[in-house]
Amino acid sequence: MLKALVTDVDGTITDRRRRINTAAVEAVRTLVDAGIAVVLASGNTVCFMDGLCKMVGTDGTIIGENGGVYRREFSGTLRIPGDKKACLAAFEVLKDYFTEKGVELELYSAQYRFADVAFARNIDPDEARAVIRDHDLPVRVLDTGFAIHLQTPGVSKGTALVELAREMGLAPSEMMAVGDSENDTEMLEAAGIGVAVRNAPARTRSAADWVSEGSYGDGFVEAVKKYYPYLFSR
Ligand SMILES: O=C(O)COP(=O)(O)O
Ligand SMILES: [Mg+2]
Repeated sequence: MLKALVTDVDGTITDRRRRINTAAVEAVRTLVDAGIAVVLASGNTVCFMDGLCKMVGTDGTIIGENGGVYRREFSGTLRIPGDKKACLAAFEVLKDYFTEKGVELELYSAQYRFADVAFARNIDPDEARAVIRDHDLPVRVLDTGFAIHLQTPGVSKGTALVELAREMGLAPSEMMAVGDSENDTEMLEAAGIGVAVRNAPARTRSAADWVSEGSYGDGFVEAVKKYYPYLFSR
């Protein structure tokens, strides 16, 4: 029995331009009204997620910054397993490397982040990975399709899902997770049911138990209807 749904945000309940899919919002509200816990899990910041939870209508349980932070409900304690210092130090190394090549890295919402570092996708993430490897830095590089992130190894949406499940008194096997990108792979593996929307890259799709026919928000709605059919049988 699936008692909770953990969903990625960008690329999963949005379109490719990051505009929210209104049918996905309706599907989330149907779950919430039926007493299914809905967790929004994203690379985004806590403040972004808080606004989104309010407007979508969830209880504020979030995984943010790719698992670098998580919190149960709006009033819960913010847990921060990520290591912002190490991510920022690695970012400085990358910045120097790419500046040397005439490319400026553009940080995203750095002042609102507790754990990871996010920046614009104007570089090849594999080149960034090679620099990180050469300097033996304790971070990993994640390309979400919307931003590049630096994250602490061993910290992911998957590890946060497991921790949150414990706080919520649930087993990860009672959770379904939906995502679209490489930053979702671990949570699709950790959850009882992992779903990838069609637009996900091959590695993420192969981590999933099921892949939707439709892409983006349409794929999300399909998944919710497939796994909670009794809520949508009219
Ligand atoms: O913050 C990003 O880069 C992408 O966010 P997401 O994890 O909600 O897709
Ligand atoms: Mg995404």
